[in-house]
Amino acid sequence: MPRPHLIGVLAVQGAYAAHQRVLEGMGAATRTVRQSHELQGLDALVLPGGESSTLLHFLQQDGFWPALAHFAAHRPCLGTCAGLILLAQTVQPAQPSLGLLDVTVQRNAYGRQRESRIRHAPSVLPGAPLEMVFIRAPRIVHCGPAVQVLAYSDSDPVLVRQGHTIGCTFHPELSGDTRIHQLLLDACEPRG
Ligand SMILES: NC(=O)CC[C@H](N)C(=O)O
Repeated sequence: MPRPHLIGVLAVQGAYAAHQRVLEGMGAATRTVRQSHELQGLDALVLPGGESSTLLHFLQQDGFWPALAHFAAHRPCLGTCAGLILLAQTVQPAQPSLGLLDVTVQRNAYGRQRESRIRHAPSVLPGAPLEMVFIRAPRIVHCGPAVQVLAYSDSDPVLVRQGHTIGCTFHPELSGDTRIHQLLLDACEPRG
């Protein structure tokens, strides 16, 4: 029996417990990550939603940021909402980011009326349209050529991948749909 994948969930702030529940329900093992040494031995990492400026404030202390940049360059990562903002190449308004997804994201781009809502949209993933929970979501306003768009909502990209780095502007941990987390598990090296 291969060992289950061990997936870290950045547990500084925001929606991390729901990610753990989804991943454990899929047979993966999880570990909350609050310090850089907790990245060691993980197969992949989830950067959850929350408030990216608050996350950044924490991550820029105690050498965490370079450790995270090193991890994310070598292992699969899934960034959801604020986590996507952390993975992006460019953020509007400007703030530091890891630059692993060649996208430009605009924070809180949908304004008050469309701030938080559930939408359904087709994707390239097999099965029914994705149920997508948007909470003060960023908008992907530009994608570089290396970025694969896996789903659009209206005409905006909402699920993207570049190599082993996956990002979405919505909260997949809050719908019953495990296909986004499955993309992360599929990107992991097989365990012996
Ligand atoms: N649900 C979320 O993660 C919201 C993201 C948040 N509005 C930000 O800009 O960081």
